[in-house]
Amino acid sequence: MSNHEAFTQQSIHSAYMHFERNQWADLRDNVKLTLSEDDISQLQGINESLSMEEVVDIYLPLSRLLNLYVEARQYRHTVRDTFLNSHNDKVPYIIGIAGSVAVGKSTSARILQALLSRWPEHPKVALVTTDGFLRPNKDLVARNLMHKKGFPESFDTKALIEFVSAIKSGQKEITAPIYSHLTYDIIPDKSLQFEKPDIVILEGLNVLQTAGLNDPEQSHRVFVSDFVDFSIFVDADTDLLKTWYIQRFLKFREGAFTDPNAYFHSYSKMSKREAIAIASKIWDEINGINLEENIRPTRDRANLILKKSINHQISQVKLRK
Ligand SMILES: Nc1ncnc2c1ncn2[C@@H]1O[C@H](COP(=O)(O)OP(=O)(O)O)[C@@H](O)[C@H]1O
Ligand SMILES: CC(C)(COP(=O)(O)O)[C@@H](O)C(=O)NCCC(=O)O
Repeated sequence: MSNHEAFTQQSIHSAYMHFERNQWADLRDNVKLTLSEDDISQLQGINESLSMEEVVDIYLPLSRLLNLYVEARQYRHTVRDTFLNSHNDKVPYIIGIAGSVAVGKSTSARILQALLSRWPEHPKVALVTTDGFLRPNKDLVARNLMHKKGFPESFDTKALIEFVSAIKSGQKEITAPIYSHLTYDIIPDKSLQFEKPDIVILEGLNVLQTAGLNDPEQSHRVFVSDFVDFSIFVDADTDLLKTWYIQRFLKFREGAFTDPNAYFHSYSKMSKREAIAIASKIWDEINGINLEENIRPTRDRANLILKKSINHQISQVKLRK
């Protein structure tokens, strides 16, 4: 069945076009879409478990689609400038990536950063994670929110909105705070800086959220997503997400064995079985609840949904019509 036939057979009532993995992979029909040895080693450096088949089948077509969207946006600006008879600097195109804790947002974001920066039309691709806008642990403690890290109220959403708004207003030098999974806190006295990127990839749990409206401090009339040009939600079934969370927890724990400053150092002193029990409890009491209450409800606002199955393989792609 051709891709065109596949679309026309789909429900006209759905807001999305659905692609099975092989249908999506077929959309990579462009000569530019090959990987050099350098690309492969760069991508393998992102994540040793990442398969190149995944990059070729899923992320290359996705980078082609995003390139077309960015070009279309750049063209629209040229049209506006022609009308105004003026020249205005390009503002960065913002791609948002949302999804559960441990679904692979930051891995997907880094793959897209590597692939999108190969296109001559937009070589400067910056990557920002919204974790940097979590309140520092001392503020979370003061607000009794340490058990709510990742929930809407644990972020300084006002600062995040000001940040994306500054990017879109064409501000030249941009800075953002940085979160460390190693210290489990915002890194003091350090910030991410970038200058006039062509694309900003903004990755985080809360990219599509309009929540937090019950909290007067968080009641905004504008949302982060108002500044996002194209949004992607990475999804997977909850049992897989829990497994990936526990696996990542064990990886952080292994990395912390020799580093007494690592937040996970105390977990390295207990048995693997105890560590699994703790990770499972953190998932059930924090991240799993956050997923159901605040993250998955934002899925259907995304322009594109990537559904993962076992081993992080993307099995289905949905693109908003
Ligand atoms: N495409 C992938 N292939 C293999 N492993 C992956 C892939 N994406 C993520 N992972 C693994 O899943 C875990 C969570 O990924 P991560 O990118 O840290 O998620 P998030 O940023 O959504 O919390 C990590 O252990 C990471 O190595
Ligand atoms: C920092 C986070 C909120 C965001 O996670 P990410 O999606 O970036 O992996 C999360 O990793 C987290 O620390 N959640 C709180 C509970 C816990 O896992 O310790």
